[in-house]
Formats: sequence, C-alpha cells, structure tokens
Amino acid sequence: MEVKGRAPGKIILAGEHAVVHGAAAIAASIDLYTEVHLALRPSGQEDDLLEIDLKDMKLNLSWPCSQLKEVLGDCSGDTTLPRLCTSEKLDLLAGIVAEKKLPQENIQLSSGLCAFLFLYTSILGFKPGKAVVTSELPMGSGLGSSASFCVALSGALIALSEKLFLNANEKKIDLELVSKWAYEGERIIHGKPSGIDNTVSTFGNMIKFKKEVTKTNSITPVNSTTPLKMLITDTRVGRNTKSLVASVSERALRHPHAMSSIFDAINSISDELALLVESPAADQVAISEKEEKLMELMEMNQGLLQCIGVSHESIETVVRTTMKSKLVSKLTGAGGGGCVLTFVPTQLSAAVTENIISQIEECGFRCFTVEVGGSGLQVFSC
Ligand SMILES: Nc1ncnc2c1ncn2[C@@H]1O[C@H](COP(=O)(O)OP(=O)(O)OP(=O)(O)O)[C@@H](O)[C@H]1O
Ligand SMILES: C[C@@](O)(CCO)CC(=O)[O-]
Ligand SMILES: [Mg+2]
Repeated sequence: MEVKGRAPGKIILAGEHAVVHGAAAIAASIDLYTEVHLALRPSGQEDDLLEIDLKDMKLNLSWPCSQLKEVLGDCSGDTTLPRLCTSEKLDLLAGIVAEKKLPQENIQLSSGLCAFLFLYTSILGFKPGKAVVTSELPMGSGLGSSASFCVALSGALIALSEKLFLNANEKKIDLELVSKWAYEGERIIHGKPSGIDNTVSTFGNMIKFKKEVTKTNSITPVNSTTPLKMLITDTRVGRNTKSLVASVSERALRHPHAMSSIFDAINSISDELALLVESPAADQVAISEKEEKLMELMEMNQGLLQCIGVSHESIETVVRTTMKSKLVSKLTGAGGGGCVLTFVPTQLSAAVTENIISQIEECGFRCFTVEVGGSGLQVFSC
C-alpha cells in the first residue's frame, strides 16, 4: 500500500517571531515543495524494518520495528487526537537517532528524524514501511522546510492509516487533522512553534494567522487583489529556528515591556499589510501607491526584527544592497541568516531586476523568484 504527500514551503510577509507571542502574522505558500512517498511492507518477518531515505542528503536510515517497540513502548492511540511528544519520549527518540551517529554535516537532521519517528509510530504504530523524502526547499533557511516536511509526512501517514483501518481509499483527507499532527512534529523541531508554518503549508494560499491559547488559532484568508512578486535571496547562512525562537523569548523575559511594545507594533504592521494586500487598486497609479505602502510596512518590520535580535550581517547586506535601488528587503522565517525577501514592484524593469540580482549574487548569495500563494497539501495514491 503506497501514498505520496506533497506540501509547499512558505514565506512570511510580516509577523515572524512576534506571532509566537500572540501577534498577527501574514504568511503565504510558495511553489517549492517537499514530497514524502510512503510504502508499507508485509509485516510479521523477524527483520521488519522502518526505513527513511532522505534522497537529497543521500542518507538512508532504518530501525528494526522490534527495537522501536521495545524502546518506545505502546504508541497506539486515537489518530484523530494529535498528541504532544513528551520530553521523556523525545529523549528516547533522540537516543534512537543518536545511535545512527549522523555525519557532523547532517547533525541538524536529528530533530527531523525524531519528528519522523514520532509521527510514524503515533499514526501507524510499528508497522514496517519505507519513507522516501525529496525537497526543493533549502533546509534551515526560513522557507518552512520543517513544516513542509511535517505536513507532507503527516498527510501521507493519515492517508495510509485511513486506507488501512477505514478502507477509505478515496476519502477526502482531513486537513485540520494533518495540520495538527504536523504541528506536533514542528514542536519537536521548533520547540515553541506558533503553528503558522504548518497551517500555511497545509492550506496553501495567503493567510493572516494569530495564535490563540484558550481557543483554536485565528486563521483568516488574505485575498491579494494585485500580484505580489518577491525575489528571494538565500544567504546560505545556516541557522536553527528553535534556538532563534528561544533567544527572542529570553530577550522578552529580560525586557518584558519593551518587547511587548515591539510585538504590538508588529501586530499592527501585519493587520495593515493584510488590509493593504486586499485593497482594490484600479490603475497603475493606485498600484504603485499601494506597493509603496507595502514596502514601508516591510521596512518597518525588518527594523523591528533587528530590534529583537534575529537579523544577521548577511541579511543586512541584502537590505543595504537593495536599498541602493530604492527596494525594500526583510528576512523571512526565523532569520539569523537564511532567506531574505525583496519586494519587486510591478513597474521594475527586467533589466534593473537582473542588475540587482547580479549585485546580490556578487556577495556570494543565491537569488530566485517564487510564485506566492499556491496550493497547499496534496496527497496521491500510488
Ligand atoms: N526534507 C527534510 N527531511 C528531513 N528533515 C527535514 C527536512 N526539511 C527540514 N527538516 C528538519 O527541519 C530542520 C530545519 O527546520 P528549521 O525550522 O530550523 O528551518 P526551516 O523550517 O527551513 O526555517 P523556518 O522554520 O524559519 O521557516 C532540519 O534541520 C531538519 O531537522
Ligand atoms: C520564527 C517563527 O515565527 C516562524 C518561522 O518560520 C516561528 C513560528 O512561528 O513557529
Ligand atoms: Mg521550520
């Protein structure tokens, strides 16, 4: 029995980090995807294995199902009720992954492998199977690679469990359920995620997201009335979202009032950006005025992200370089390196755009454009 889950990466136009602390944020899916092909194997053999093949990293790992069962104990539960990976279980998972002695250059994969083992055993138990993972997204770069991995995996697992247990071959997949399971995977990778990344990777398009504590998260579609063209620069500076999110929380503990004011300001930027993106623009003059305001909001957000300590010298280099051409750039995702967005006005000529890309790439960075606001999770029977 085989299925494939395919989920997009994302950009955050405004509100990253502040969204973890209750502010609104605006995110959109992009047309770069992670795919997880999942196949169950006949069970009952002594050497039943659970295998993952990370094609892009040329890394193939497997664990005997009997070992997983012995170490993790009973993982069965109601797959319609996503549950937290406890710290005790995470320690057990980390131990199982550590036994594989990952090469140093792949050590950051540990959290992803823990998320894989947790989600697989929580949804399918200890059935032997193989996952083959491929991705177009740069890992650890702010484009939601972890969320697209968790969403594609959770979608494939739930589709397979429904085929298995409900004989529901073509049942429409419950996207809410997928997003909730993916969030539990993101908790392993991000530590304290807001939920925006797995939400936009699951549902696609563009959303305004606000994390709620006492009730379900507030998710509002944002319908852009004009095309949004973004140049993405990958600074190729690796970083770790979990540690960046933690550093912001620690700064908020040291400066509670100042940081709360910054989060409030970012909340207002997100609210204004959503209204602006949805506002009508009848002609090119109106479009240009709208784009000027959007760039101002992005510029203010970048300034506040620098305030909370998540910018980086490489990000500031892109900001300064594009500013020379009166363009605005802001980090996207957790920052600390990774990717930077540059808004491309509709009136900017291809020649000027190419010249700006050359200036940025002379700094050793990689530039590319993406389609903003495409589809979310797709699940295919194989
Ligand atoms: N295709 C993949 N296969 C396995 N693990 C992955 C994959 N993509 C991401 N991961 C896991 O997620 C980690 C990167 O997640 P992280 O949240 O730090 O960066 P990101 O999601 O790319 O950026 P951001 O969260 O800021 O958008 C990797 O180190 C790895 O553990
Ligand atoms: C930095 C952050 O706000 C976005 C990461 O893409 C973390 C989160 O919301 O989970
Ligand atoms: Mg992530």
